Amino acid sequence: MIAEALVELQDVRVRFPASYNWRGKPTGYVHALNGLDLNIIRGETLGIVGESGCGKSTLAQLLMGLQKPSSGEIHRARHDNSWFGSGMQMVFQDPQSSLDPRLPVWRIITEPVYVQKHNSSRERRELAVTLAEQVGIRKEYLDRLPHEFSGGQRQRISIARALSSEPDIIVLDEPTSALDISVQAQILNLLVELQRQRNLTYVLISHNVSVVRHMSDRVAVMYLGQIVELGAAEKVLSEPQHPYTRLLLDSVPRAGRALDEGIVDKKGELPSNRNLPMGCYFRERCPLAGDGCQMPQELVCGAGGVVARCHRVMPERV
Ligand SMILES: Nc1ncnc2c1ncn2[C@@H]1O[C@H](COP(=O)(O)OP(=O)(O)OP(=O)(O)O)[C@@H](O)[C@H]1O
Repeated sequence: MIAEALVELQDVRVRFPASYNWRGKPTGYVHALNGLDLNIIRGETLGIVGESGCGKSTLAQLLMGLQKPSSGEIHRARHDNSWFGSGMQMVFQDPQSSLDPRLPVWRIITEPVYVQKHNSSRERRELAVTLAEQVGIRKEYLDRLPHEFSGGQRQRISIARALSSEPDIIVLDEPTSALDISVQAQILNLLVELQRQRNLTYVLISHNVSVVRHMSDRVAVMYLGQIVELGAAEKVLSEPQHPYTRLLLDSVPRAGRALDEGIVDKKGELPSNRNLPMGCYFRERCPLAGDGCQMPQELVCGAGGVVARCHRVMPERV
């Protein structure tokens, strides 16, 4: 395992039963992740992009310990695969539905740490006050219920809750897409500032190129449950190596537009993940498809240390 890697995934596959015979035995599967190799490095923000259905949420659940791999290996710096011991927390897209509406905010913020340590109410309150200050929620508001806050404030509460158990990694699942444009930047800046202060590690799932560019150190591009390109964010987003990444970025005519909005118009739907394509998974939609694409593709290291799953990538000379 690489020294500073907090999590390392090796050839991880996840499939879900999709049809059953009369005895209740699965006869077909949805192949959500299909051989994922990935490590997450302490202190980085790793952006995950790809079309709807490519497996981003399944990857998030796997990291959180909420989903088991069907095959492959996950190595963690913390040797506990349960969700509360895995050193992971998550900030969800919609703070409205991810906060318990019946609990006062101080209880919500300290819930993860209470589950782990069963600390007293006084200790929980003290921790809630500290965390609320760090995310910009006034301590006088800690007895209020979630519906008494605005969307941006609720997302601040979600972030405080994620911080409470001092996780190794926080998975940010579209953390600003449900918020007004005016507060999106404030939440992103808060996340950046907290990361700087606490050396946090983020896995950022987003359809928004500007958000990914603003936040990420590395970007992983997913297609049909595989990583097709991975490398430094500025390289992947400005000089993409894989034809799929190029198509994704080309279909974003202006900043702020969702990454995959245009690609379906141009190239049709993602192929079915019930019957995975032979050879390169992207072949049917690839403008450069030709000889050599009938074979399954390996990740090749190209310019600037970016790896891409395409035989056309020119290997980097050392
Ligand atoms: N519990 C499940 N049972 C059956 N199929 C599932 C399950 N969870 C996910 N899938 C399927 O696995 C594939 C990957 O889904 P996933 O939610 O990980 O994609 P995604 O990239 O997060 O999509 P989105 O951006 O729309 O959230 C999809 O085809 C989805 O229908």
